Amino acid sequence: MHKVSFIGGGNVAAAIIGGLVASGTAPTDIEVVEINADARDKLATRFGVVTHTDLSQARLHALVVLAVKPQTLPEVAAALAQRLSGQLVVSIAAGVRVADLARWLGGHARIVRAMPNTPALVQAGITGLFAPDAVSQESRSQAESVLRAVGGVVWVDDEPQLDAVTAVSGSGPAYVFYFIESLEAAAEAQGLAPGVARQLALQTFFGATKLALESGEEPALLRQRVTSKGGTTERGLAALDAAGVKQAVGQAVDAASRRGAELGDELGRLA
Ligand SMILES: NC(=O)C1=CN([C@@H]2O[C@H](COP(=O)(O)OP(=O)(O)OC[C@H]3O[C@@H](n4cnc5c(N)ncnc54)[C@H](O)[C@@H]3O)[C@@H](O)[C@H]2O)C=CC1
Ligand SMILES: O=C(O)[C@@H]1CCC=N1
Repeated sequence: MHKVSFIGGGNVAAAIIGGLVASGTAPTDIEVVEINADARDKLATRFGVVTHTDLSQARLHALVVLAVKPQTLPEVAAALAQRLSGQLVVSIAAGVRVADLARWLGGHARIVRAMPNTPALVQAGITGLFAPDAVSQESRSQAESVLRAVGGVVWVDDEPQLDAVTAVSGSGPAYVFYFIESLEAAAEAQGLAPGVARQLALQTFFGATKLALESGEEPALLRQRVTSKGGTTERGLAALDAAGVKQAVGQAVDAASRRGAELGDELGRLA
């Protein structure tokens, strides 16, 4: 496994670092530049990685992961540009396009964009990856191996598809938690005790997903098997249809995807 430098040690960086350490990367082969003292201390205590308060202190390993918020990236990239000497740069920032990042990095060409998600924390993530044609197969494999430490990976051929990935699986855990919260609230509204409601909601999402993954069967077929003619599920699904839940999911993904493109446009206008 490669030595990796992280710029930004928040939520997602911590998840990836956890996966790397769990899959055998030596903590001392990972350095993190993090301006927040609490976040820095947590990473050092939890994983034993090397931490720095400032980019100027970093060694910069062969692979550098940019894990700051998109709005912070122009400033961080400008500082990093002074220090780069051929490293592979992997950006996980939503929306930020390779061409803009390359410009902020002073014309750096070895860039891969990645869109992971927070289930990476429990090594059950899924990451979308994109690299421009000029990026070598070796660099792609290096980037992929880092993200593989925390779950599955998919590659997309066109950069705009990464906005769709962001909207589906990057933001997706939030939609799933929203559905879990809704099912739990509905269970409580039926008079079930809060602890029981939580257990039923969580295990139902987990069990249904595990069943779909392990059986490899069409989700529509699995749904039909739950739906007895004239039974309870049929009524429940009809209520979901009447409420337009399918359309609402489409609208959520569309809105999130458009926000990704918009973020790219907004930040791309910066010098
Ligand atoms: N939260 C999520 O589910 C996902 C987030 N992303 C992307 O990952 C990136 C990070 O997101 P989160 O981890 O959620 O954010 P976060 O806010 O938890 O982490 C960002 C970290 O960067 C640090 N930071 C800010 N300025 C810095 C600087 N100049 N030098 C070093 N560190 C600095 C902050 O103190 C913070 O700890 C974002 O660009 C986001 O678009 C991608 C996929 C999923
Ligand atoms: O909400 C966001 O912008 C980030 C990107 C995907 C998940 N969280």
